[in-house]
Amino acid sequence: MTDAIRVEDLRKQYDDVQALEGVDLTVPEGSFFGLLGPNGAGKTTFINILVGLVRRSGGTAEVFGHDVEDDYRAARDAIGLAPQEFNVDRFFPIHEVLEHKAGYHGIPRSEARERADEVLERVGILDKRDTRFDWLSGGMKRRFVLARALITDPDLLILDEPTAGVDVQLRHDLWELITDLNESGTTVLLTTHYIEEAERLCDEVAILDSGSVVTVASPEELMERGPDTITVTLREAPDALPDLGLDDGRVESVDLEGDRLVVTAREGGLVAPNLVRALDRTGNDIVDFDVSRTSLEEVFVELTRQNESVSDGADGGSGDADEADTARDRQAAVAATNGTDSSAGTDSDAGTADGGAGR
Ligand SMILES: Nc1ncnc2c1ncn2[C@@H]1O[C@H](COP(=O)(O)OP(=O)(O)OP(=O)(O)O)[C@@H](O)[C@H]1O
Repeated sequence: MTDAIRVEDLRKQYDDVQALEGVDLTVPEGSFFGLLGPNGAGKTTFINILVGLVRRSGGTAEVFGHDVEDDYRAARDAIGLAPQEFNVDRFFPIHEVLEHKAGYHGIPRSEARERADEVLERVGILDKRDTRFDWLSGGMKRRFVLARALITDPDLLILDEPTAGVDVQLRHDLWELITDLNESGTTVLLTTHYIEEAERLCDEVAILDSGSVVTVASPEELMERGPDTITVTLREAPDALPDLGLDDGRVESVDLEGDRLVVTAREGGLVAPNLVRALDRTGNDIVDFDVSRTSLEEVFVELTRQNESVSDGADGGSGDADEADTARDRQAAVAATNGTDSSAGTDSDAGTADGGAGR
């Protein structure tokens, strides 16, 4: 089976900012893959290299076996991108925006019209087909960019923070829709700052920090790496910490706070029975007992904490120049996602929609 994404030693340097520092990553076909990382970690740069908006400085990047620069057209045709920022032609009815996009990918006009209605129905805004993008509500705009990503029936759907700023109901609707797509075979690459979203949806996540992959694992495996917290409430507060004899290598700390005993341990569920026996042996009656698992969020914070200062430095490094370059890349993104030529007046790193990655 061909991998949906295969990236080796991928590097990207923007002037003095090293946005990607040799990333190796494989996303298997059919998976629901999360790309997590703090602000400035390099997630959008990674995505923009895949879709041809940013030119890599080194390494290789392939989508379904097609090099994203040398075989740009085939790679891009396999991808549906729902970008973080709205970059839509505001003045046309939304069905026309979709038909235009389909036409750009070589879909004949009559089929494009049918597909436009199909995807609008799928995301639940078919009744808005003749409305301008500007006149949609915020939630409808999110639905629309997903419809636009789906118009080419992509094998790889890339969602850059698809649920940023949407209400709970819409978030659940989008989750359902994306899960259905994945179950019917579409590979999904999702970036999100909602860790709960990754935990719920993804079968594997990569944590990116300061341009490097810190780890790749399932959310379950990641949570198993963090310690659990066992909190026991005792009938009477002991004068001192009882000698529990918990010399188990999994126990990390034992603290007594009045009548509450707090134990942190890896695999807390396995340590718990020993703890109960030890408390019984030392004559301490238990009135309440709770084992709580480390959340994925805590593991994420722990894994990315070490690099905090580095990533702050990279982010703030070149100040206004970065802002200007990012604005130019975003302008290129507007053009490329709309299917228009973006080569004029854009960052030299930004690729053109139909000409492949910029040279
Ligand atoms: N066009 C550009 N010119 C110069 N520097 C850039 C450009 N685009 C991104 N950067 C820098 O590259 C680094 C990675 O940025 P990127 O946008 O890829 O991160 P991110 O993980 O997507 O962040 P966020 O979660 O905030 O969207 C940052 O330090 C950023 O300032």
